[in-house]
Amino acid sequence: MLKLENISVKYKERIVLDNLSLIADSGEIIGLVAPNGTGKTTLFNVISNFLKPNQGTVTFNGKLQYKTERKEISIHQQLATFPDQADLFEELTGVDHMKLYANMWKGTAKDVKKIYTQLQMESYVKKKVKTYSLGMRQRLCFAMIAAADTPIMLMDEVMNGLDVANVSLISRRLMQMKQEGKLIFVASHLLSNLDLYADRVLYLKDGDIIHQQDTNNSADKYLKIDLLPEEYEKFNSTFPLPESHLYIAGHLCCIPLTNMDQYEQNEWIQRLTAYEERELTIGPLGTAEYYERFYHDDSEI
Ligand SMILES: Nc1ncnc2c1ncn2[C@@H]1O[C@H](COP(=O)(O)OP(=O)(O)OP(=O)(O)O)[C@@H](O)[C@H]1O
Repeated sequence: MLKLENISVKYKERIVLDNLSLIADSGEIIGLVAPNGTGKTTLFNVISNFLKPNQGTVTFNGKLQYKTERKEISIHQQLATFPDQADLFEELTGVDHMKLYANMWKGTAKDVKKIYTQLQMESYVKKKVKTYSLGMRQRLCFAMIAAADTPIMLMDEVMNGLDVANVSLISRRLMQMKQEGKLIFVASHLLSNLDLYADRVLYLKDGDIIHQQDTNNSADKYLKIDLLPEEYEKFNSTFPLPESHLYIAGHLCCIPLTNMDQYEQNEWIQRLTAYEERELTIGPLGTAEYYERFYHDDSEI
């Protein structure tokens, strides 16, 4: 559905995207993770053609590219970006905003009521935006893109400023939209939440995707425990850890279990039970753990 090939973007001498390629399909939620200023928004701007890359192509549905104005219009009918709170009109109501998006993309506003009811916005959606709190504005932004109902959606910080109940409400709706066959990109700093609804999480660094985490079928299994640096050194000198182990962000020791037999796995578990008070867990690395692994020593964080 969407293919990015060898995308490079340079602002003066600063290379922000460097030969980045990616294929994404409908019915997928793709998380995009990186510290501030890495290039998430730049990547969204390239996908939506708000920014022309210095190199590379963006192709939709196997053939459609931003080559002519007509083709751009045709792509933009299929693609909506998450509105910015600053672009809301204070004197219009939430319903007005939703209708605007619905009419612009979908050509009808018949589902607007269903959407705001599902997002539990009935108590305020007919009031002017100037009376809304930050969380209400954010929910409206989500309701607007839901009303646009495009096959591709680019969402930057969709959960910003939402409380736990609303994060969960919007997560559920995102999963429903995915089941309807949409391709949804979510750039987010809310990492644990991404684990729940994203199918893939892409980690962006030095202009490229340095890792793709498959949250549905992770074959990796680690034995994980928190160890202070001096504890880790001591443990490693007593029981030399496998070369492929990870010691993440100066606290998390992860021993890969995938290629070990049961006997060997039990041995490592036994050795670590010496740290009585510590929680010992077994499983794949989560989004927050990958984040620490890739960006902990980054001066940009
Ligand atoms: N118009 C521009 N001119 C010059 N540099 C820019 C421009 N837009 C972005 N940049 C730079 O490109 C880099 C990537 O910015 P971008 O906004 O894509 O990052 P981001 O990952 O979305 O960050 P955040 O998490 O803060 O939203 C930053 O160093 C930024 O300063």
